[in-house]
Amino acid sequence: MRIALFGYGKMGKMIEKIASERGHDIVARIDVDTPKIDFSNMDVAIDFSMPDAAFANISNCFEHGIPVISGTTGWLKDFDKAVTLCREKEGAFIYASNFSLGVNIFFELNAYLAKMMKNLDQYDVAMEEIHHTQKLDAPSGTAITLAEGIIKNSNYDTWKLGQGDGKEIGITSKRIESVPGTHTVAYNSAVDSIEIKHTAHNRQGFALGAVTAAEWIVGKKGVFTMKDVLNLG
Ligand SMILES: NC(=O)C1=CN([C@@H]2O[C@H](COP(=O)(O)OP(=O)(O)OC[C@H]3O[C@@H](n4cnc5c(N)ncnc54)[C@H](O)[C@@H]3O)[C@@H](O)[C@H]2O)C=CC1
Ligand SMILES: O=C(O)C1=N[C@H](C(=O)O)C[C@H](O)C1
Repeated sequence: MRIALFGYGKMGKMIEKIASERGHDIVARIDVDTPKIDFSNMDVAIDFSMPDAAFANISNCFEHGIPVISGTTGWLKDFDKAVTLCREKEGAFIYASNFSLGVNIFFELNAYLAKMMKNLDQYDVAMEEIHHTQKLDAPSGTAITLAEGIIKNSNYDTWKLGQGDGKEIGITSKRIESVPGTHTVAYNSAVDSIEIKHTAHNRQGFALGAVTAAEWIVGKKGVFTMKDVLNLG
């Protein structure tokens, strides 16, 4: 498969390594200073760039009929526009706030736990995410997906960065040198706490998930999620 990387930073380089090991060709490494993009020579694009660059990259790919795997976080105000454009152009698109198998299992566990806790008013939920100090967005995309999973399955109706109150889920964001990504969901009562936690040890799981999604999407049309790719739930 001929893969174009949009964003050649920490994730772009890790995806290049994993994709090459799986026999794919990296035909373009597009970064902020790339003058002109040749769309004629790629089967799929994988975007791990920056919040203010992602939507333009994704739209550009749809305009040229290229399927897109989108991992960049912090650009979701434009997500609905991307979906509309994908459908208009009969393209193919997967966005995931987190491509790792472990986090996608964790998303399912989070939804299941939220359902069980729904009517137990003695517990309050709180979330924490920890990432490296270069991260531009807060809370993390993964934390937002976890909060949405709780909202869908509980009486909480919104999330907030910082301390939550009433029906708000509070999300604490911490930035610590070199941490790839740690997410904790805790239900706290006066007598005990229940916590679920996912810890990424490195970026390989994110990259493998993105390459697996790229392999899966080629030849398909539509807007999909990692649940479709991984057959979870
Ligand atoms: N969905 C997932 O599983 C994961 C998502 N991420 C997200 O992926 C994004 C990238 O993460 P990292 O690689 O760690 O960041 P990074 O800062 O190491 O790399 C981003 C790269 O994008 C480049 N860039 C800036 N403007 C661009 C443009 N217009 N077109 C193409 N490239 C451009 C930068 O020059 C840089 O090389 C972040 O939003 C991060 O939150 C990171 C890990 C996993
Ligand atoms: O910026 C990162 O590094 C990561 N970003 C994603 C997020 O915002 O959830 C996924 C992962 O946690 C690493």
